[in-house]
Amino acid sequence: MAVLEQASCSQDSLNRDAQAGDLGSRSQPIVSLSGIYKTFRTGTTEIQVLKGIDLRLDPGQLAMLKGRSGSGKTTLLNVIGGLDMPTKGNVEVNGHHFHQMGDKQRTRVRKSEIGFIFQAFALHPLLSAWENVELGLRLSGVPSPQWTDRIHYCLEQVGMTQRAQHRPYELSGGEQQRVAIAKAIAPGPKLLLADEPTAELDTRMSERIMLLFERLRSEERMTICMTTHDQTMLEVADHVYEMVDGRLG
Ligand SMILES: Nc1ncnc2c1ncn2[C@@H]1O[C@H](COP(=O)(O)OP(=O)(O)OP(=O)(O)O)[C@@H](O)[C@H]1O
Repeated sequence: MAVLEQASCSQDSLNRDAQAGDLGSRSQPIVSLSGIYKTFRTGTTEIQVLKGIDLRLDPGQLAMLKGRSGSGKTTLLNVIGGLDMPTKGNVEVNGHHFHQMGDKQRTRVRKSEIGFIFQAFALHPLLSAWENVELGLRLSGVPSPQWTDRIHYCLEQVGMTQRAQHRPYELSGGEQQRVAIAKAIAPGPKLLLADEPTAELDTRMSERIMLLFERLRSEERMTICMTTHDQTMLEVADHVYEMVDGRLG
């Protein structure tokens, strides 16, 4: 009960109603990909990783990507998040046409509307767990009066309240991953992209994180797209996509 009350308070504090105006109507997809191709060139070698991907993700959807190692799952997440541009095709995220935007504009959208749980977005080594989550809020433009409640809530959700003052080097790999999850979800992004978010966690903690993702999509209508190799994780998805030979099955 207390957690639920805290959840709705934190949610209110993000002033979702005010944000809703920017986010378009409910029927608008959060992610819309059409005809996505991605080719990497290294010297004279060319590797075609994505071969005509179409994908639509709606508000509050929990989608999982599976597929063998090297099949292109991370490449697809990078394209959805505007970190990498497709060789061909259209990418639309929350009404923003990434293929028509410059780097700076895409970065602005990433900071305010997309949460990343990626290795490359690791924690700042000199900041405590608390400060790292705070940094995520600051970069996303969440007003500072809302920070304390939201940091408390997110660290509690990942079971890291007791370690809030610890820096990354004082934490285990799994604990760092949990702080990274708290940091990514704290600003209440419209879209959360996660590359193997439970890879470092034991079964009990993985289940807790999946329950959290469930709550984020039902209570905050966050759209979540994640990769995983874990069969038990796949069971909580409402859509599982398999990457096979550069296409989604
Ligand atoms: N920047 C790059 N330059 C050249 N090749 C790349 C680049 N990024 C990815 N690749 C290649 O694209 C293919 C797909 O890689 P990707 O990381 O998307 O696979 P994945 O499905 O996420 O794999 P894993 O499950 O092992 O993480 C691989 O063959 C990889 O070597």
